[in-house]
Amino acid sequence: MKLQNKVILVTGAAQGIGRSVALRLAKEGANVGLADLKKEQLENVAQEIEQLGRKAAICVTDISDRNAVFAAVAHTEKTLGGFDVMINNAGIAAVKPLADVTPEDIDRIFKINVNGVLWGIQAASEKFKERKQKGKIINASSIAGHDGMAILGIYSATKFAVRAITQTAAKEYASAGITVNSYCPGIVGTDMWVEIDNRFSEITGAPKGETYQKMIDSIALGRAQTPDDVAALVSFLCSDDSDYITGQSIITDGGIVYR
Ligand SMILES: NC(=O)C1=CN([C@@H]2O[C@H](COP(=O)(O)OP(=O)(O)OC[C@H]3O[C@@H](n4cnc5c(N)ncnc54)[C@H](O)[C@@H]3O)[C@@H](O)[C@H]2O)C=CC1
Ligand SMILES: CC(=O)C(C)=O
Repeated sequence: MKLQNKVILVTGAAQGIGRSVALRLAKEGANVGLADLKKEQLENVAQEIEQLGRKAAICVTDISDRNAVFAAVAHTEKTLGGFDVMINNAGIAAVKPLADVTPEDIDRIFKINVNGVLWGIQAASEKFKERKQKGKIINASSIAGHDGMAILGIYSATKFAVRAITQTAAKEYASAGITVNSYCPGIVGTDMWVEIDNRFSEITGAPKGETYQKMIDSIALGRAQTPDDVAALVSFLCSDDSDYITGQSIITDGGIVYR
């Protein structure tokens, strides 16, 4: 198993992409720290991991709180006996035309999608250095971090920011043996897209489901992306096979954005 006994912390692990990533990593042999706001759902994911014969550490964490993210890293290391990979997956959407965006909207989403990722990078890199070992940091960006998306403007801005921080962190931490990369999914059928589709309906008057379906129809491979599709890329980025890759924001979208 390619991740045998690695200790990996995943944020936003209670559902959606984060849950699929956590389960995939456990199937590959990793013990997994699970951070999220949703305690009960984290407990369910932890149970699924234990049924796979691996260990889990639950961290009820708000990633916008820097101290809480450092505490999640410390709890994962203490409970699981090591620390090898940090996955800064948690994020939220914001669906509004630019003309309507308020200072409060910007504060809310940047605190989670950008600050939360930076706190994860700081906490993990400090831990790797303290343990005198190499490490990997993997961040959630998006195709919206490569192409600005209409009515998702400030969300797109946060995902461009994740790419910028990924490149900078890769340069700053390479000499410590730490690689930093991002994954950039396309249209994944999670609760996030249910929310986006509902908000598009309210804003544009489109029937419910239409915005999502139009996005799916634009995918070259002809189907919606599943959380497991994303987990496959993240699993590769966690493995030794990705050791020579750093500073990259890799698109997995079935053919929407081409770079
Ligand atoms: N669903 C999609 O189509 C795409 C998603 N992404 C990104 O992938 C990541 C995961 O997205 P999904 O699984 O689709 O979303 P989701 O909404 O299904 O799950 C997000 C998880 O993050 C948690 N979370 C939110 N705020 C948090 C906070 N302050 N502290 C701790 N946990 C928090 C939520 O409780 C939830 O469990 C996000 O960063 C998202 O922007 C990127 C491209 C496409
Ligand atoms: C939610 C998201 O990132 C996209 C591209 O749909």
